[in-house]
Order: sequence, then structure tokens, then C-alpha cells
Amino acid sequence: MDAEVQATPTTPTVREAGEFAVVAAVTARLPQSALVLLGPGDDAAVVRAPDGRVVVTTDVLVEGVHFRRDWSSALEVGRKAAAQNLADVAAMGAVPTSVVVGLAAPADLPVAWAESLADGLRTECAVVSVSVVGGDMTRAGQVVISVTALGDLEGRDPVTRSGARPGDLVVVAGRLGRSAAGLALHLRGDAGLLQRHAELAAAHRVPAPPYAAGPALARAGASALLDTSDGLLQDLGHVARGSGVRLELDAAALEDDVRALAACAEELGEDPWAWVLGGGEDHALAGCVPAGTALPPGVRVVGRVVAGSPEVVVPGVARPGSTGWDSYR
Ligand SMILES: Nc1ncnc2c1ncn2[C@@H]1O[C@H](COP(=O)(O)OP(=O)(O)O)[C@@H](O)[C@H]1O
Ligand SMILES: Cc1ncc(C[n+]2csc(CCOP(=O)(O)OP(=O)(O)O)c2C)c(N)n1
Ligand SMILES: [Mg+2]
Ligand SMILES: [Mg+2]
Ligand SMILES: [Mg+2]
Repeated sequence: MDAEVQATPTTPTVREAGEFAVVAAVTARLPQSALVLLGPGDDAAVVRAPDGRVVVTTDVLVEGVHFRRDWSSALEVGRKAAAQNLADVAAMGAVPTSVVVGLAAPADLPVAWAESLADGLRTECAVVSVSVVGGDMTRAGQVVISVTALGDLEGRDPVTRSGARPGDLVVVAGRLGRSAAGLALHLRGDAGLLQRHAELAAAHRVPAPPYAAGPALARAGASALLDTSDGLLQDLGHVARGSGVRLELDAAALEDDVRALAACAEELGEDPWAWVLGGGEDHALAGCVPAGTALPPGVRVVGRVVAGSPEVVVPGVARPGSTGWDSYR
């Protein structure tokens, strides 16, 4: 895929090319999945809704807030923008069916950047066999990407944040803290550090949500589910409050994640527990299942649900300074 991006000939800016030429160039890179009855090119797209109900979610990514063009390639930004939304669909226990993308861009953005963004969106969508069925393009002072993903419940009830009950187990699919470690590396901006911990830096630029675990947990009877976008403690806090239960996490069950970050944390003089418990953007899936549930592949138990004040605690581990991301703090 990188070779494909580099092979893109030098292109003009979006101002020089004009909106409609850029939209044509972008949509040409977005082949349609079998779920799409009418793709880009008309006033709206038409997508199958096999279940008859439609799951819909949207997230906005703003240059300087969610990504930096000097840290991430356009392809990586596209992958991350799609992943963040596809993870929200999975977190409902649904399978994605299609994605719509709004792109606001400065006039001097190279057309090649918009094309590579489309390549990244297409690439991540292909992981779950869906396509980008349409979008919008307009001018702005910085790059803003607004992604909407649609999903299908396959006849199941949605898995919300409010169904956890005392006696359930807390479960996680996917790794924790890697994106926060990668963010810390990028913030230092030291080339040697970035090279030594290239995998963690890459995990920040392109998360790898465990998409299949969402529907699999729903099929297994999960009582609550969400994706970790802001930080495990903050995100599970929504489950605790939504369900009116207390979540007790088991530090030993999180030690693998901490260990995987230890060398990087040591070199940066930071606390790997803070990344695992308070770091966002891994888009792991976290939730609850009744005790005795057969766990789908890649899902592990990290704690238990008890009656009590609705909060998330990790006995034996100091609470990190930040339990998660708040866009305004
Ligand atoms: N500007 C908004 N208008 C309406 N609903 C919103 C807005 N921003 C967030 N929400 C809703 O609030 C809930 C929490 O949002 P958010 O924290 O962004 O969820 P997530 O982390 O899964 O993306 C979601 O159900 C979302 O749809
Ligand atoms: C340049 C830059 N600075 C900081 C961050 C860290 N960061 C930005 S948004 C965010 C949390 C997730 O974003 P949000 O808009 O809250 O997504 P949602 O929870 O709605 O999925 C984090 C950890 C980043 N990704 N890039
Ligand atoms: Mg959101
Ligand atoms: Mg979410
Ligand atoms: Mg958030």
C-alpha cells in the first residue's frame, strides 16, 4: 500500500484541481462492497440493511487534536478515522455495512493527500469488507475528517453500556496502552526513540481494533460493551454508571499489557500503568459477560462486576493522574 501511495504522481493542490475533480479522484479509489445498491455519485447512497434496523455512529477527527500531518501519513489518518468508527459499530455487537466521510481541507492541501486518505479509509474498511459509499468535501482552515459508519445487528439486540449485573465478569479484547505510549513517543519527537519503539508509535497512528470480537461477544451474551477511545478507566466508568454497578479490575490480568510497554516507559521516564488504565485510542473492546460465558477468541477476563457505588477500581494499583481523555481538559 505504501508503494501505491509513493507511486501517486505529484498532484496539484485541491484549490488548483477544484472540488469536483478531487471528489472524482477520491471516489475513483473507492470500489463498492456487495452491500451497496447505489454508491457515490448521486444525492445519497443506498445500502442494504439486512436486519431492518440500522446502527449508526459518527466521530470527527481534527488536525492538531486527533492527528498531525507531520506525524501520520494520509493513509494512516484514513485508516485511523475508519477504525475509530468501525470500532464503535463493533462495540454495539454489530457488523459494519458502510461508511460515509466528510472531508474539510485547506485550499493548499495536495490532491495526493486526499487520495491517500481515501486509500487509508478504503484499506481499513476492507478489513471488515465494507466500502466508503459517499461523503462531502469543503474548505476549512485545517483538515477535519468526519466519518459516519453504519452497521447491522444480525437479528441480535444491541449491546449497550447499561446491562452489566453483579456477578458478571469484566472482559477485554485487544491491547491496552499502546496508542498512549505511541503518542508519548511522537510528542517527544526523538527519531531514535521512535525507531526503537516503532511498533508502539505505529499503534498510535493506526489502531487495530478487534472488530470480530464485538459481534462474537454479542452472540456469546455480553451484557455491556464499548470501545476504549478515551481510556479504560474512563470508558468502563460509563458502564459502571450506565449499569449502576461497581467494576473491580484485576491488576494481574492487565500485567501483560503493562509489561509490553515497560521498556518504552522506562526510557521515557513514564508510568506504563497510566497508559494502560488512562490512555485512549487503542479502540480495544471492553465490557461484561455473565459468569460462565464461553469466551470468544481473543477475549480475556480482567475483572468482576459487584454491587456498590458505580465506579471502576483496580485494587493494588495507584490511580493514574488521568483516567482518560477529555477534549476540553
Ligand atoms: N454533538 C453531539 N450531538 C449529539 N450526540 C452526541 C454529540 N456528541 C456526542 N454525542 C453522543 O454522546 C454519546 C457519547 O459520545 P462519545 O463519547 O463521542 O462516544 P464514543 O467515544 O463512542 O465516540 C454518543 O452516543 C454520541 O452519539
Ligand atoms: C496530535 C494529537 N494530540 C493528542 C492526541 C490524543 N487524543 C486525541 S483525541 C483522543 C481521545 C479520543 O478522541 P475522541 O474525540 O474523544 O473520540 P471518541 O471518544 O469520541 O471516539 C486522544 C487520546 C492525538 N491523537 N493526537
Ligand atoms: Mg465519539
Ligand atoms: Mg465508542
Ligand atoms: Mg472520547
